[in-house]
Amino acid sequence: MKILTASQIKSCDITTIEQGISSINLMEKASGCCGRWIEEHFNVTDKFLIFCGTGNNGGDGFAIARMLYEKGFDVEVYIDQENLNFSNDAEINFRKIKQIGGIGIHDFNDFLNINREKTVIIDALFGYGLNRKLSGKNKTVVEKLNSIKVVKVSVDIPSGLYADKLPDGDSVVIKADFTLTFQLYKRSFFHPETGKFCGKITVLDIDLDKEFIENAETDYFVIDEDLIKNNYRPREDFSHKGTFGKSILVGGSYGKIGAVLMTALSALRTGSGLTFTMAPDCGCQIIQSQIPEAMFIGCGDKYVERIEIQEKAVYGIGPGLGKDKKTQNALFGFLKYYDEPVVLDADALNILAQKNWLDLIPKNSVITPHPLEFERLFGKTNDSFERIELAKTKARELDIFIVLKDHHTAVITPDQKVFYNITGNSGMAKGGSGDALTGILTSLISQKYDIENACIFAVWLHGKAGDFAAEKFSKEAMLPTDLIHEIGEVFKYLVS
Ligand SMILES: NC(=O)C1=CN([C@@H]2O[C@H](COP(=O)(O)OP(=O)(O)OC[C@H]3O[C@@H](n4cnc5c(N)ncnc54)[C@H](OP(=O)(O)O)[C@@H]3O)[C@@H](O)[C@H]2O)[C@@H](O)CC1
Ligand SMILES: Nc1ncnc2c1ncn2[C@@H]1O[C@H](COP(=O)(O)OP(=O)(O)O)[C@@H](O)[C@H]1O
Ligand SMILES: [K+]
Repeated sequence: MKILTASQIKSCDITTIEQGISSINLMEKASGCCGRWIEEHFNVTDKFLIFCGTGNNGGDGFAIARMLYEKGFDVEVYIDQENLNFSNDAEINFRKIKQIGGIGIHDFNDFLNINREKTVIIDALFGYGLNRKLSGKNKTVVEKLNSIKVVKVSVDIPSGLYADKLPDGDSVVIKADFTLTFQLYKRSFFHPETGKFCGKITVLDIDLDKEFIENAETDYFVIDEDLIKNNYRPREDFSHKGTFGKSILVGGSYGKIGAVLMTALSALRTGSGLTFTMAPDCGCQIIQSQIPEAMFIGCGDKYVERIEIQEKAVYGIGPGLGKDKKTQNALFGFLKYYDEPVVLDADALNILAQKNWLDLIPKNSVITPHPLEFERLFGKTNDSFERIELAKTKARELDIFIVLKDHHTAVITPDQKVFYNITGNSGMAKGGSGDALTGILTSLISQKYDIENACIFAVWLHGKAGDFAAEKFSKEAMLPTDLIHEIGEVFKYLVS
């Protein structure tokens, strides 16, 4: 799914209206989608306090108030009574609720702390039209709402947040539990500094002009299930192990053999035809007894001391590798003579950063840094938006794919596209999860997924398996190995 800027979304709204639906009916449709979602998720005994701004986001709020009231919900509306300068459609919907009479209309200042349980706040103060930070009564009311512990549902965007950039310095933003956003995800939902305000996000299809969206230019995309289902290639019947490639997972060192073991297991669980671990001899017994399907190539005593080049294989290098001098030389020796795409992770990246060997990375390779590894490779950035920009520049300069790991991992391509992943959870914030991703990536590339699709599919699959593991064991208790064992359930889900 594409991600558009606030101004593109505005143009999309305008184009949709030009295609035949009136703006007030579009608002009715958008609000109706919110109203139905609220009905499905809350009880008729809950009390709804709806905070409305003067723009169309406020208009949505008034319409939602009317719809909920008509369904028998207890609804109160809060506005800034000193600023009744409504947009046309907000004005129409404001008049409608005044006519109804049964809905209390109050000033922000009249809003006192709520002691009553089962109160739900609907935040319809500002949407994508926000153009400066909140101040005055808007700021005060948001601060007050944030200080009380009741469920908050934001309409379109948590008020105070821009759709596509960081808020200014000390901005106040509503901290939502749920965000009901229209038609498309907004970019700010995926960055740590801004995404934390959104809670659980639901995208509501309000039938905005599909042709406009198809033709809109953007570098930013969400990895959704449609993209994955297009991308996934079911296993062919007339095939043999050679059909599904050869993956060589290089890593492990004394005390970190488990890392490369998990990488190899992930490669096997994602369908690699032939899987090898290339690890120090001290790991041989452990690996061979834990995963008999993986072949073992010894390449040192306690550390990787050489990386042998084999033909027709895809290499995933880094998990548990360590940074021993001999390992550094082994990596240098390998990269100097190898020019096929490789997957580089963990200490392979740390060595490249420390030695300034970035130019050795073969074209079309994939690197999988977490934010700290990224910083070691490419330097400091002020925020995560800047980090993505730097990643775009580096992916182009080095002609590589960067899988920038985070809560919403981003795949950045050499032609500057950015794909945000929406699977995965904090149960994966445990040593070993990244090793699994390296194995998945290597396996998919060895099965001849093109590199962009391999990256997209790998991060989605990895996160989805993490979600399944969290469902089964809880975020706290799930282990990276549980994630790996859930990969099969993800493939079953894909074909169901
Ligand atoms: N037909 C459609 O288009 C549809 C739109 N839809 C809905 O409309 C929303 C977008 O509506 P919108 O463009 O009216 O902007 P919105 O976010 O409500 O308000 C911003 C207004 O407030 C002002 N303002 C800005 N910043 C401010 C600040 N810090 N403090 C104080 N004031 C501030 C600014 O005016 P200004 O003061 O700059 O003149 C601006 O006009 C969208 O998110 C969705 O919910 C849906 O119904 C589907 C159909
Ligand atoms: N809070 C989180 N939400 C979603 N995914 C997460 C979270 N924390 C970690 N992950 C995922 O887990 C993996 C961790 O990788 P990494 O930091 O390299 O771990 P390790 O070094 O143990 O292999 C990444 O794919 C990352 O996206
Ligand atoms: K809002």
